[in-house]
Formats: sequence, C-alpha cells, structure tokens
Amino acid sequence: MESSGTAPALRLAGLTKTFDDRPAVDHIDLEVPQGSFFGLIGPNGAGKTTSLSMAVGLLRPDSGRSQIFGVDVWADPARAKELIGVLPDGLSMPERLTGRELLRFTGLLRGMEVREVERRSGELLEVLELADTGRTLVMEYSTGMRKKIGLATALLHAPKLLVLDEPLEAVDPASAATIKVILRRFVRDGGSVVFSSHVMAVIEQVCDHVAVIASGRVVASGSLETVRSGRSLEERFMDLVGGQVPEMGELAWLSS
Ligand SMILES: Nc1ncnc2c1ncn2[C@@H]1O[C@H](COP(=O)(O)OP(=O)(O)OP(=O)(O)O)[C@@H](O)[C@H]1O
Repeated sequence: MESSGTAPALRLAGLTKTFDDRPAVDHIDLEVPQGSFFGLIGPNGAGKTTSLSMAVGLLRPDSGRSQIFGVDVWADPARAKELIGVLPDGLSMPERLTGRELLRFTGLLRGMEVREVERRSGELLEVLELADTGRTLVMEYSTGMRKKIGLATALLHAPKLLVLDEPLEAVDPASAATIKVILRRFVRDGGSVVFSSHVMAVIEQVCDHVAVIASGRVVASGSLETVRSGRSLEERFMDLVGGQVPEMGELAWLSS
C-alpha cells in the first residue's frame, strides 16, 4: 500500500454502479490531491451523489475501489472513517435529537472524550448560528439548518478529508459565506475538501481542482485552470455536457 504521506486524499479507480440495468456510475477514475479544494460538477442524474456515496463507504460499488490517503474504504472501513468527514445527500440523521444532542451522539460514537465533544460542539453551533435553536429537534430544522448541522457533525472529529454533497444548497448567503471561510481555513491548514455543487460561481470562487461528470463518466478533470481552458466554467460546462434550450413553439401554452 502507498504510504498515507504521499497518497492522494481520495482515489477512485474503476468505480462502477448499476441500478436496474442502467449504469449510474460507469468506471470512474478520479484523483483528489492532498491539500486540494476539489469541486465535482455535472448535470442532474450524472452520478455525483452515487460516486461520492461509494467513495466514502455509504454505498457498495459493483466494482472498483475507493482509497482515502491510501486506505481502502471497503477493506479497512474503520480506519477510512477516522480520516473523513461526510455530509451525505439526503441527510438522514437521528431526527428526535436537538442539534447539540446530535453532535454529542456523533462525538461519543466516534470515541471522543465528552468534554472535548462539548467544547467543539459549542463552537460549531455558535459559528454556524445554530446555538439559539435550544430545544428544536433536528426533525423541525429547515433544509439549510440540516445542511449546517450535517456539516458540523462532519467537522467534529477534525478529519483530514471532507466529502460534502451540495453543502451550500438551501443555505442562506450569510451562512454560506461562513461555511466557505471554514472550508478555506480547513484547506489552508492542510485539510482536503471534495464537494459537489451546481453553482459554477461557487466552484470558481473556492476550488483549485474540478471534475465534470456526465452520464456516469468523468469527462474532464484537473486543475480549475486546465478544465476551464481560458473560458468561464459555465461555458466549459455547457460545451462538455450540453444543455437543452426549448425550441421556438415548444411550451407555447405558457405564453398568454
Ligand atoms: N437508489 C437508486 N435506485 C435507482 N436508481 C438510482 C438510485 N440512486 C441513483 N439512481 C440513479 O442513478 C443516476 C445517478 O444519480 P445521482 O443521484 O448519483 O446523480 P447526481 O449527479 O447526484 O444528480 P443531482 O445533481 O440531480 O443530484 C440517476 O439516473 C438516478 O436516477
């Protein structure tokens, strides 16, 4: 095995998943360098969530491998989970807990010391503006609040790699700015981030690397500058994956 000192933060090799005879992810190879802020983009249904779920051990691939700092996610899940913080899509989490209780639950499950869990939880809730939610249960949270508490649980054990599925979706602009600062600082201090987003401006603002996925395959990957090749990311995205513009006459019934 490659030493964790030189291995990529995340390496996907030949990752494949088929649902009902339709390939959702079709032999994806991807390398996320250590210390990079890596954006994953692609049209709806391209396979981003399926890829990220397999990458972190939430969904078993039909074939292929995922390694985190050289640790195989499926061969050594306990070690891999120590290294990563995950914000999954859909955010299923214990619903009948307050945010603070959820963080305590997560920290204790990870074997952290109670006082450290309390200290970090307090800071995370404060910074993410969830400290005032008091007795509010997670089931009563808004979508944006769920993203934020999900991010807090991903950060709690100070992982080396964060894998975040659309972390800024439904998050208000002030909270989004806070999250971007937290993630930038995380990368500056040696962490690595992979996150998916549909907002090209956000990817261009924060990422140094990007991969474009379409129909379950990587169609472009590399440094942001390489993938953009002198254009805006949105233009490149449209070149690579197209986009349908309604023809004249289509949806005519919408015109009054
Ligand atoms: N559990 C499932 N059962 C059947 N099909 C699935 C399942 N999960 C995903 N798919 C299919 O796999 C394909 C890839 O879906 P996925 O959610 O990975 O795409 P995505 O790129 O994350 O999309 P979006 O940007 O809309 O979130 C889609 O065709 C989707 O319908």
